Amino acid sequence: MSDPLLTVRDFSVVYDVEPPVEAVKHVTLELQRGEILGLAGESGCGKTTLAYGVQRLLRAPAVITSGSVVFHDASGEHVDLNALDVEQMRRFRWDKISMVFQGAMNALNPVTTIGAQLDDVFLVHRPDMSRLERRAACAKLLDIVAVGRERLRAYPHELSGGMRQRVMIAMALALRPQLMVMDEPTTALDVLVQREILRQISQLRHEFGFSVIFITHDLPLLLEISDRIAVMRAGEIVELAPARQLWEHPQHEYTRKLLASFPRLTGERGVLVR
Ligand SMILES: Nc1ncnc2c1ncn2[C@@H]1O[C@H](COP(=O)(O)OP(=O)(O)OP(=O)(O)O)[C@@H](O)[C@H]1O
Repeated sequence: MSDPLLTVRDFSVVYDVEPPVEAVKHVTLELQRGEILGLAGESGCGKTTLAYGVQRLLRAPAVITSGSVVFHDASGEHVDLNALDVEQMRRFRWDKISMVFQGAMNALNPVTTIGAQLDDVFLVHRPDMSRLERRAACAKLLDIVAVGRERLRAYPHELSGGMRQRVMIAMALALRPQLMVMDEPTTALDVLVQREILRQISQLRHEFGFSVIFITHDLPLLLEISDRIAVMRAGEIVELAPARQLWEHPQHEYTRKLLASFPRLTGERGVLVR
């Protein structure tokens, strides 16, 4: 049954430079609640512009030239994101949508414990929580992402890259968003750690019911984690299909080309994490 979280219609973004770059062209898609949607396509095809654009995270020279983005809130309200002012959008983003950036683990403050950094998220966005409630919530978050509450007092340099990235995921989870946008979240990590983290993201979305937009160049990885995959080329979505269908019966010639460019895919397929 269809239960959309985000409806994107005829969405276009132009970088107003000379000559102008039509980075996203008339994209229409519906993201389902609890779904992991992979955005695939070669560098420069517009994945990041699309994912940032729907959250209105783009700055000049980017201009949204057409389209609408409607967020179907769990409360039953339908929010037209284009109609929100800057402050409303900022609050909305923190509460409902969170982001994990590539290399986010390096964004942790090196001189503050990870517990204190998690605590800050609640301090700023949930001012009504008591100190004890915040501490309990931070400990629970570290347990959820399998870093473990005993690391609350650890400094970032005392953790491995994979653990630091898990801490970033914990931060992104903190306010229980309905949508998580992940931009190459595991690219800097080795393959085994990557797999572990992906498996966990997949489990967590079942547990918490959030949707994920997952951006990466790594199509084999997307095939493992995504429910559906949107293949982008030159600003357009050329194919959008369930992961397995896309792999077994790619419809668009570009999808076939993209699949063929990953030798890993011609061998035995990795273990499905879904
Ligand atoms: N600030 C900018 N000014 C002008 N053009 C830009 C700007 N940012 C991005 N572009 C152009 O917009 C197009 C889409 O870029 P975008 O970063 O969205 O692609 P991408 O698929 O996410 O690429 P990558 O995987 O390399 O991050 C590209 O042609 C890029 O050169």
